[in-house]
Amino acid sequence: MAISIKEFALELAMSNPKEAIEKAKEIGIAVKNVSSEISDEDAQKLSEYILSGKLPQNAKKAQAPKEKTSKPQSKTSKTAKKAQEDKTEEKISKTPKAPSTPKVQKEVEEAKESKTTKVIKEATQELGEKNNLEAKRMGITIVKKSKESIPAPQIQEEKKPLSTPNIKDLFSEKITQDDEDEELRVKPKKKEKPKVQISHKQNEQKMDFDREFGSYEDESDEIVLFDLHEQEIKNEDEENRKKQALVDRVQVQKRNKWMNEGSIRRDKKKRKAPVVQIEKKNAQSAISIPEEIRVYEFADIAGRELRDVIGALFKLGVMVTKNDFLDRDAIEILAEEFSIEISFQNIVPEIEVQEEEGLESYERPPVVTIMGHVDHGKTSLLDKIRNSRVASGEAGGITQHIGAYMVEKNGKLISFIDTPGHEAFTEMRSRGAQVTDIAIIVVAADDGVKQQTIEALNHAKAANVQIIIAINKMDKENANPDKVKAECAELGFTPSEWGGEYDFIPLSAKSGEGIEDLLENILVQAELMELKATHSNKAKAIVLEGSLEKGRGPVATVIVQNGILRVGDPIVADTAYGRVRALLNDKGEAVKELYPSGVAVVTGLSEVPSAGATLMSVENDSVAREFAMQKASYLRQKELSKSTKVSFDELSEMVAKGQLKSLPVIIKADTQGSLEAIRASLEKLNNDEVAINVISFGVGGISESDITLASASENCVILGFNVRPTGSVKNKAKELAVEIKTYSIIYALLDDVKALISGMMSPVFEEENTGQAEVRETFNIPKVGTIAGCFVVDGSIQRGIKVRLIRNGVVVHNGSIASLKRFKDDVKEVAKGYECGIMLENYNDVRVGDVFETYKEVAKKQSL
Ligand SMILES: Nc1nc2c(ncn2[C@@H]2O[C@H](COP(=O)(O)OP(=O)(O)OP(=O)(O)O)[C@@H](O)[C@H]2O)c(=O)[nH]1
Repeated sequence: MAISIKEFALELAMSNPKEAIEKAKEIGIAVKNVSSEISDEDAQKLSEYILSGKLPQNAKKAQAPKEKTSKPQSKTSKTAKKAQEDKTEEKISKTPKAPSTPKVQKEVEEAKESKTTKVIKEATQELGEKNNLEAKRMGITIVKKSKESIPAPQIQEEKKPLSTPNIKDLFSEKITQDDEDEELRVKPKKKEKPKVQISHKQNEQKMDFDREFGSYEDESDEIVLFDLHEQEIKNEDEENRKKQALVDRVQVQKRNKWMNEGSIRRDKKKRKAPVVQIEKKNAQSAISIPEEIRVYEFADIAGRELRDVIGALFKLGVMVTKNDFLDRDAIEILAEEFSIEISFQNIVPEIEVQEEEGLESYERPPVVTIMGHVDHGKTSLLDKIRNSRVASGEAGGITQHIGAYMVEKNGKLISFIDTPGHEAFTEMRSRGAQVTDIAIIVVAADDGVKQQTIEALNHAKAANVQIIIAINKMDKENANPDKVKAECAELGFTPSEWGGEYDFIPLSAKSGEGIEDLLENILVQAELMELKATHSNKAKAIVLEGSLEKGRGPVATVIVQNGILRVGDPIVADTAYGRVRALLNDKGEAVKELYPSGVAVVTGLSEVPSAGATLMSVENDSVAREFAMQKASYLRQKELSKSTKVSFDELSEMVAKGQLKSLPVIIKADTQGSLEAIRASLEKLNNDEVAINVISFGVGGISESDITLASASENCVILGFNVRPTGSVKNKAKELAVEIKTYSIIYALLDDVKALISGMMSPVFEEENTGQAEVRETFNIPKVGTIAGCFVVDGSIQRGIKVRLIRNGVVVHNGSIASLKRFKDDVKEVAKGYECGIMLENYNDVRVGDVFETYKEVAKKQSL
């Protein structure tokens, strides 16, 4: 069989068949052109020569032009040597590293020539098994890129002739013929074997990435790499682009109006809202606040940072938390600190009942309060008015005292609040309950304006009520109304006859003179004031007094401010709620309804409301109960917050007291009465050494919050009177190691507390006599001192013990025993009836007849 050079070159994967011609000529095979055929034998020789670079022994060195062959020779020189070594030591088929080099080299050359940037070649065209294996190992060859890129068709052109023989076919027959020389056996097969079409599967097989790269190490100019780098870069770029696109999209979405309705906008709003608020509120220099306000509420209203408010108070020695309530002092301090003008709102914020609109207003009677200095005749005046007006018209006279009453004058009613003294008046006002329309300031004509007169005038003025000055005790000889007028005028309360705006009514509570004038004046003033109220079904009244009466339960004297209060109405006043069971007027009569400015005693409440509380009639019982519960929890919280508040002053006081020990207690009792009794008794137990600090108290069972509070205060004890902790509370107390003591007898409670604080008091050191010894003899030993020969007459004498030296019943020395001996032996103790030698410490004036009295100091606990 013969094979053409062209076919041979193809088989050998030689891109240029002319090279095969040259090679053939070099070994003496005569070939003219690519179509020239060579025998199998020659083909074998030629391929061996081309692949190994070794001339066959019988080959004649052809006269090849030097120029043409020099290059390939030099290029292959290195690999040729290697191939020789390989051949001698190993089978080429096993180590086809060397033969691969020329091929790759050529490809590189070609790639360079064609200025390709990247050439991917599949080593598919093989002459035999060896080359096939080589191709398998080569896989994809990526030549290091240059700047220019190879045109796509070129790659195809190069690829086209490269066909991959089927490995199976290549090995099927020849391998079995001779195991020793695979190389030789493969070649004949090549000729027989037609080119095998590249199959996808075969391609995959050749993509062998486990190839060895070591053989390329020393061929730096022929670097063959898997140039995946560009792809990676591309991927990274791609990823970055994608990421950027995503970011852009998110940004766009954020700006998107539609998206603003989503969570992004809420989030944004949340963050920005307080800033806007603060900026807006910072401008506020005057605020109106309720008297009961928490720290954070104040900060919010004042537009100040919470930390600034807490910090301002801290600097002034008051430690508060944000939930603590601020007292008036603290509020005033803060007002000054932040230069804010503060006005206090009327507060009864818990009960906000919508008033019916469009209701007609009706004239209502004036409500009068009488104030004045002590002994100027307030009570006498009130009594006189009541007696004269009520007794005169009613059989049976005054039935009862209910704290307020109504009198009739010229067919019109006047309500008097029978709580004389400005204290009650101010107490009401401090609770935001302004019930008074007219204040009568009583000034004794014989005494003139006094301290409480001035206070009363100021309070009345501050309350913006109409003021009438009653000059009382006009029946007295030394009555000097002008002096009263002059003194009042000096204070700015100028009488109307002097050009001022205040009416001065001279009268006598004793004789009754002038009282009619006063009543008439009240009516005139009321008319001028145009006092009106609606007759709404939702009444609003103010509690003037509250008490617990036998057989009637909690009762409250109320004065209606607006609306009509009727029997059966569901009502609520602070934490008290219920239904109006009965309305009793100042004459003791049961009435069915109470109009504005009307006064009556209300029964039916669940508990006694406090003075100044607002009593409201509401839609139904459940609303009433709900309001009461809300108020109760509010008060509980307030009390708790107040109790946890500690001021620096208090702390420094404790420090100043040095040895002072404090017993923090929480008192819980079943009733207000017992609670107050216990508190008062405990306060009396306070002394210089131990302070009982009631940190919290209240009516009702011991709660978990009581336990928490107690655990937060060192050594705190919870004292319960007629209350018992429930299971969970008990468990919590156990858990937090809080001591709960419960009692059903107040004295038992007090005794226990006494015992407790007795233990806390500094012990008292008392002397306890331990023995007596009479001096029978004395011995003066030079340089040692006087030794007294004694006889123990009582107890025993110990060495080192304290001793008094008594001479003729008088203590002449106080010291201690330095030496105690029995017959020259030092002993620790000598008992009664024995003799001993005693030497005192630093004292030698001991005489016969003196008595040693030994004693020791014993610490004893103090008790109250
Ligand atoms: N002569 C005379 N004595 C009067 C008159 N009004 C009151 N008194 C007497 O003055 C004293 C004090 O009268 P009160 O009515 O208790 O005076 P008050 O202002 O209510 O006194 P306090 O309740 O203590 O603040 C009593 O002894 C009265 O008898 C009066 O018009 N003339």
